[in-house]
Amino acid sequence: MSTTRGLEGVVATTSSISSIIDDTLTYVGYNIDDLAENASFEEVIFLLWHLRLPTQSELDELKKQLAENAALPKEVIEHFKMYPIKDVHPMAALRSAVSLLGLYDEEADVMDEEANYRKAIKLQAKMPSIITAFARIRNGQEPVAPRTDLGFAANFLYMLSGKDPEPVEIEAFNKALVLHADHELNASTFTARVCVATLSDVYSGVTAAIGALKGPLHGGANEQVMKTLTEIGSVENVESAIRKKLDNKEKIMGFGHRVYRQGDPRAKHLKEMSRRLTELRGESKYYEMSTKIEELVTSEKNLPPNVDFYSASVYHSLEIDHDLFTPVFALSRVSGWLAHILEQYSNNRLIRPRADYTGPGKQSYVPIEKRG
Ligand SMILES: CC(=O)SCCNC(=O)CCNC(=O)[C@H](O)C(C)(C)COP(=O)(O)OP(=O)(O)OC[C@H]1O[C@@H](n2cnc3c(N)ncnc32)[C@H](O)[C@@H]1OP(=O)(O)O
Ligand SMILES: O=C([O-])CC(=O)C(=O)O
Repeated sequence: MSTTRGLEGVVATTSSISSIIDDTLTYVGYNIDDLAENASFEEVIFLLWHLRLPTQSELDELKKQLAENAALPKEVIEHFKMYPIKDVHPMAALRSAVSLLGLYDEEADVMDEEANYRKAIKLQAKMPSIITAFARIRNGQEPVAPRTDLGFAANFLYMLSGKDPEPVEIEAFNKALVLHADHELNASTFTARVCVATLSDVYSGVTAAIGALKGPLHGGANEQVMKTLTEIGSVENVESAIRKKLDNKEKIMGFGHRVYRQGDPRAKHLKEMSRRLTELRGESKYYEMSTKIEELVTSEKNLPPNVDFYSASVYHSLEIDHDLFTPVFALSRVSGWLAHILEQYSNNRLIRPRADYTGPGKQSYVPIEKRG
């Protein structure tokens, strides 16, 4: 049997949702650059789930359904107050809350197409409520209810801070959500598909995907980028700190990609957003540090930044707590996970690859008292 480490280059399924061809990312054939400039996140959700853009009335209906389903069962809010460990990571809280939600949905295990679509709406709608309720409760604040007059991006920022977000913040956050929504067969999406291909339920698939996104080689990298920036602390320190990391063969978080070779097409949008937002805040240090790190890592290692690199300074400028960066990624990517889960159910076959055994040859059982 031949193996490929980390399944590199292995084509594991067909999919009509998104594609990466020659370093170009498209959702259902629409170039990501086009969507980033023009689409609302709600339009992208519809696109991923229906494989076409919505009409105005379809978009209005989706927004209405998301608004109607945003409230959390009170038990989910209460459970955020009961964690035994003080500094629970928000990704662990999100993973647990999504799993818990399944216990409060009577049709969690109903497997027909319409019930699964209803679960997709419920999960997408509740993600902002989960993340913001957790974030506020741990700060000793009450959760803020969503407003029906705000779209998805604006509502999240409003529910997090309790303040009306500025138009420039809404525009940037909407764009970040659009850019993170789907990405072919990345590790968390593959995890979701493997899970539901056993005909397990939607809540299990999304819970599993959150677990996979949490790791620093995947979605968890955006929080690590911010850690790198705060540890380095100033533009003057960048060169020596990054050279030291490279000499020590440490990975520089937010660089490199399994699929892209010339660069991640999402990074340029986030870079520009980072420039604008940090300038607007009068705090361009993190943008300047980031561009300097990019220059160094690109010239020394020929590794371009990925989606996680500039999203760190963007989210920092939006005054989002650093450990909420990966939950914010999940807030967007859940739309892609749900699209892939629905696609998997529609043409399902168990996903079960093989392993090339490299352990010892034939052995005979030795009773425990004779083992040395
Ligand atoms: C949303 C996302 O998930 S985007 C990715 C987010 N993750 C990160 O930013 C973490 C940092 N990046 C990485 O760890 C990797 O580039 C990955 C995981 C994204 C892709 O990894 P792979 O395709 O498996 O490449 P792999 O880890 O095998 O690296 C290949 C070579 O490039 C080097 N390399 C890859 N990424 C980096 C990096 N960020 N910094 C320094 N060196 C790197 C490796 O050390 C390795 O070098 P070697 O051949 O001399 O040993
Ligand atoms: O595709 C990947 O391997 C990781 C990635 O960029 C994403 O999930 O957005």
